[in-house]
Amino acid sequence: MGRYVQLVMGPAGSGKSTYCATMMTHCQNIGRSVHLFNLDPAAEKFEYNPTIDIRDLITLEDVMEELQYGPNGGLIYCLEFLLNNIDWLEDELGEYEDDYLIIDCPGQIELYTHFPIMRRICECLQRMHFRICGVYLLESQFIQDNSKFFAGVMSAMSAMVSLEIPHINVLSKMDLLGKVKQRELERYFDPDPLLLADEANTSMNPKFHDLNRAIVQLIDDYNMVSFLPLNINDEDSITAVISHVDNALQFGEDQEPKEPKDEFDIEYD
Ligand SMILES: Nc1nc2c(ncn2[C@@H]2O[C@H](COP(=O)(O)OP(=O)(O)OP(=O)(O)O)[C@@H](O)[C@H]2O)c(=O)[nH]1
Repeated sequence: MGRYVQLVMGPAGSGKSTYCATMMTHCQNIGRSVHLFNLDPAAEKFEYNPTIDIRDLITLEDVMEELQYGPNGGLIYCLEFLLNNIDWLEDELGEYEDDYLIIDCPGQIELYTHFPIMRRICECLQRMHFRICGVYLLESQFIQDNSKFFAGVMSAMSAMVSLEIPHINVLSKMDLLGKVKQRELERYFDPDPLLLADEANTSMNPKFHDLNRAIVQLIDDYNMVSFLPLNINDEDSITAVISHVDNALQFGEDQEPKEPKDEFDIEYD
């Protein structure tokens, strides 16, 4: 066995905590030793009590009150504080051998996109021999029109590129769509890039047509369009997501996890 982490990311309100609770229930039902790790210093309440909780180290409320920070600066401060006190995390994680952690992350996209904070947290976990899979949630409403879809995919892609860990995209809140709407959305699960660009262009000013084609090309080149639909009321869709995550984590395979790459050890063509 080994040490496994699902890092659950996504914009605010995308359903991360609900996803984590769904995964906890599912994993417990199939007999896995699973723990919730709350990485959001502003979190309020959970369906499952987190076993590891950043709020035991620092809370956003205290930082805002004592240092007069706003919510965004305060959040960055809290996560940097965690990185500067990583021995606290090492102590907390030391006990979890042969376990499966589900990390509920904050929803501020800048943590994954233009600050290296989440990347550094991943590097710390990798040094502690955890295998990590990023699970990026996007609400089903995001793919009701092409421009929203592009924005969502680009945010997922940005997290993928900045973290460099195995990455899975999940389309959450599928239960909110009626059956007809769900069928309509199926074309987004593995879409034809040319069709996607053409559709986007029919409703947009010609000034943006080349840009749309370039975005679709980029999405296609990085094979980032695939989303796994998740309906929390449908056991099959939950099983499908967990089996993708297991594959990405090589769950249960008896082999040493790869050492993390050195920060500057990236080869460019
Ligand atoms: N119908 C439905 N509602 C959902 C689902 N997932 C989440 N919600 C609702 O969406 C809202 C936000 O869900 P959360 O799970 O708190 O989302 P989050 O991404 O953790 O939110 P932040 O921590 O604020 O970033 C809540 O009102 C949930 O009840 C889902 O699969 N179906």
